[in-house]
Amino acid sequence: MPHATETVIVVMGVSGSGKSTVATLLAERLNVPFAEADEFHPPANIAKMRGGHPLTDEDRWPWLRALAGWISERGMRDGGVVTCSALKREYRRLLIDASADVWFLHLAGDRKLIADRMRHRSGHFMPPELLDSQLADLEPLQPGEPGMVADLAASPGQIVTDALDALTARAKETDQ
Ligand SMILES: Nc1ncnc2c1ncn2[C@@H]1O[C@H](COP(=O)(O)OP(=O)(O)OP(=O)(O)O)[C@@H](O)[C@H]1O
Ligand SMILES: O=C(O)[C@H](O)[C@@H](O)[C@H](O)[C@H](O)CO
Repeated sequence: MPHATETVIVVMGVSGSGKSTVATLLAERLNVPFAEADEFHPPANIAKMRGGHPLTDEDRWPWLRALAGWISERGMRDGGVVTCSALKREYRRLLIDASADVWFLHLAGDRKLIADRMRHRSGHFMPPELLDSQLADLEPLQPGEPGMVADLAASPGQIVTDALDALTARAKETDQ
């Protein structure tokens, strides 16, 4: 009988912070399913961002609810890893409420490094010009929220190792 206690990890941060890169590796290491938040956006949201316009709360709520559905489903199975900008605390609240054990990995760091990475990647719809609007909306993960903050300047392998260490330490704490 499935029970809603499996950990679902949300790799969060602004556009270009490395969510897809880190989350893919983390899901591989944990051998759990992976989902990409951009695949949950309605086409109108993607078109809006591609056109250089930031999303509003109203644009984001239906997308966040769709992601919450995935989190809920995975929590009842064997967990999972999902990317999501999850920029605001109220967005994260919705995702936390989707399942019993939701844990955030916030990729945070230097604006210039993120901008450089966005400029040098190819084939992505998100214009680097939207980075400042993402940073303006960002409410960083707070100590009272479940998860950890990682410096996005580190290698993806190092970030994943640190996240796995934190998850192991946390599992030991809850076992005691
Ligand atoms: N830790 C890292 N070290 C070096 N390069 C990285 C790292 N993480 C990501 N990158 C590179 O930076 C770029 C942005 O990464 P990625 O696409 O994973 O970010 P993202 O947060 O998923 O972006 P978006 O939300 O816009 O889809 C990519 O070209 C990726 O290869
Ligand atoms: O909340 C948002 O504004 C969006 O989800 C963006 O963060 C993008 O979709 C993504 O980062 C680009 O890939």
